Amino acid sequence: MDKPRFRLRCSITKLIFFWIAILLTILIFFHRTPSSNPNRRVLPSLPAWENVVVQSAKPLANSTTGHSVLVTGAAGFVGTHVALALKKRGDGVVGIDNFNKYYDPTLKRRRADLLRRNGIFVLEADINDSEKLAKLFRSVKFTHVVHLAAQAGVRYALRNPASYVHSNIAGFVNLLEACKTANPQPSIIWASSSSVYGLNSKVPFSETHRTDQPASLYAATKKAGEEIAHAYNHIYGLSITGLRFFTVYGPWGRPDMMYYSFTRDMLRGKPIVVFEGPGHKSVARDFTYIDDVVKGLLAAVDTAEKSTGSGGKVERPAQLRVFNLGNTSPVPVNEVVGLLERLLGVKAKKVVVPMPRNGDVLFTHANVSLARRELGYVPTTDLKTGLRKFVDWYLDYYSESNWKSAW
Ligand SMILES: O=C(O)[C@H]1O[C@H](OP(=O)(O)OP(=O)(O)OC[C@H]2O[C@@H](n3ccc(=O)[nH]c3=O)[C@H](O)[C@@H]2O)[C@H](O)[C@@H](O)[C@@H]1O
Repeated sequence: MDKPRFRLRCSITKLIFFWIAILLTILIFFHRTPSSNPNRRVLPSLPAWENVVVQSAKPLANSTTGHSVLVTGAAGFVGTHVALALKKRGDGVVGIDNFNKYYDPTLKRRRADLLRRNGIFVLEADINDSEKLAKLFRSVKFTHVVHLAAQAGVRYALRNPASYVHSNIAGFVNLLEACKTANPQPSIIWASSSSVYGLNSKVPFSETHRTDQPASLYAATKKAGEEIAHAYNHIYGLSITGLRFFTVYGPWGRPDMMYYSFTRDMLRGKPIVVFEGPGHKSVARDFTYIDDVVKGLLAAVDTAEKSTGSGGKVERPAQLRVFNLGNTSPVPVNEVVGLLERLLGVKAKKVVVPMPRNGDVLFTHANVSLARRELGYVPTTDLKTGLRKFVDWYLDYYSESNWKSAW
């Protein structure tokens, strides 16, 4: 072979190697760069995010339980109170909330601020986001999940039925999927509702009564949740406790609920619409003060047994419970209006109309003997005391400087 031809072949080979090397470097670079990783795009500073979550989930030195709890719907009314109570006693707490616009998001942001000031991190995410849930469960071995994220409200289901299916059914299943694969599996305590009793007319409502006649889509999704809980408990050994809340009220409450919207409208001199049953019978609710509900919920956390399916093998049947958390004394809506008139010092402009067929039921009344026996649950706040606390909070929250954020 002559020299020039040999040299030419050498340089072509070198050139090919050179370009392959450059191509490989480019490929490796793009493969490892953060923007090409979809997970990183969701959470740009993953290590920082993980650190905050891990810190927030750590039980404090004074913790008597050593629990590490994930609270879904943490910026919600009940979620905020529960997260604070858990943190106060030393449990590690991480919150998750999607901050949706069902009612004034400013109120949710302010609740989250309160949590942040108390060392509780709230991740802004939807419980339908499997990727974020998986990351959360990879970062922390939660001992408990308190699941309160839901589409609440009975009458709103007429306007936005899909939101109930999205949060209360799809979201719940998604969360249970994450819990079932977590290792160790957490114990789950979640919010069902007094509305599952639907058209049941036996009083007071007991956990043994029928719950197959829901009067609203909301109630139907909560009842579906109880059945879904049964299946996940049965198949995957998840320890699950459902709590049927009875019209919970109090400071930092929900603006869509009657006691809250009546307070707002009465103070603004606007009329309020009071529903009444057939024969001019007043509609009644077993209004339950938030602090009582929180005590019952914490007792449910503390008595929850461990799940039994960690690692994919169910060793023995896991605990499955349902409790009423009510106040045991129904109060007619008319009486609530009277109490508010006295507390606010204004006369209500009542417009009384027959209760529309909107998903409401005529009355609720809880029998709490099971919760008393198993959880030591004893409600102690009467409606007058509880409403006074709510009104004090309301007037303070919407004081002069805060009026801009009232809706
Ligand atoms: O117990 C429960 O599980 C449910 O309690 C409440 O539902 P509800 O009892 O209907 O509470 P409100 O919406 O505050 O209504 C309370 C009472 O006021 C009445 N009301 C409501 C609105 C109105 O404009 N006028 C009126 O008379 C309703 O008919 C009802 O009897 C919550 O909104 C639900 O999310 C929860 O699940």
